[in-house]
Amino acid sequence: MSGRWHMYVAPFTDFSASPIRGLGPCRIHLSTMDESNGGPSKRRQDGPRLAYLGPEGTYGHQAAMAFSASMLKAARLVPCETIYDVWTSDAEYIVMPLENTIHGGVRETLNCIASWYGPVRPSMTRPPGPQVMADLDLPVDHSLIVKAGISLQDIKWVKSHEQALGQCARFLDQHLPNAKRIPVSSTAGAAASLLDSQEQDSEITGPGAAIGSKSILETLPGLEILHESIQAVKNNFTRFLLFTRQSYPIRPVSSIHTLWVVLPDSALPDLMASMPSMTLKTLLVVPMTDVAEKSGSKYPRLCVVELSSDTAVSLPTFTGSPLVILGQSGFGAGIDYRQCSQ
Ligand SMILES: O=C(O)C(=O)C[C@]1(C(=O)O)C=C[C@@H](O)C=C1
Repeated sequence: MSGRWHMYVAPFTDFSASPIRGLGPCRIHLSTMDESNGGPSKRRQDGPRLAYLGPEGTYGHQAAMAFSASMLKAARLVPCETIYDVWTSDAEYIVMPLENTIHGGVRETLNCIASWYGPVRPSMTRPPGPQVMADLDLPVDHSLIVKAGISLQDIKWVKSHEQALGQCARFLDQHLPNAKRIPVSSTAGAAASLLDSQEQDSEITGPGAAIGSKSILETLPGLEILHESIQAVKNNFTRFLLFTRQSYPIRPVSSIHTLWVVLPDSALPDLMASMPSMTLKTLLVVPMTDVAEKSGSKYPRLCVVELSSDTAVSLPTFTGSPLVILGQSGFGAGIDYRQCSQ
């Protein structure tokens, strides 16, 4: 498959180790699967590792290829079985789905961020966690996939990632109201299981279907598409974040234009008041289950927030605040993550 995806590059400011200076933030367009730029296959050997939700054919795989194609040294892609495995993998880069046009925040990703950065871990003892470096809006177009020969009337169950089942709920309500919806760890894993004759799940009887990208068929012959574009709206995107756990020194920058933070919802008004010229671009809310009893609040929440501004803004000092900086990008000298792949 090919496609041009819009990607926002958030270079970190690092004055000591920077191989490039003065790049500043930029918007780039990627022709992600384009072999003419060296392509993933030619450049795969010795790059840094980039973990994603596998197997091949997931949307996470598409996002990983897009990020990798934009790096000077293409990454070695490491498929993981679940989103939790991606988060805890020791790869230098990890790709996590954050939110979707139709179904909203990706629960597993938000839980990973909340459990790492939430107040349960005292900030003094917290080892450096993954830091946001870039994000990507990936077009997500789902198909109903079956084993060759199966028709709509035959389908007794539908498997996919929880997000894909949610994004296609309208279609399922209308065309397969009696089919059991089975959430599994990935779309491509769901499709692969259609061919697995060893499938021993007692809940599953009779023929079923999977929901995922039609590009899955490239690696899984024996499957076919029954319906295309079955998500509730045609223009459907999932936003992926590229994190690094390589500890590039992240220095406070004097002027930022984008700031990713994690903080309890009670601290949000103060943050907004301290940065009046920044716009709230992303706000995702996660219940803080682990602190529910201690906090005294019926609804303790953690927010994942992206603030941005078209002009340079000074970063206020947040001494003693419960805020954790998840990523930041600034103007002026900085390193572009594409150059960071040593
Ligand atoms: O299962 C996949 O293909 C994934 O990459 C995961 C995921 C998600 O977690 O949201 C990614 C994009 C789509 O929204 C559906 C599923």
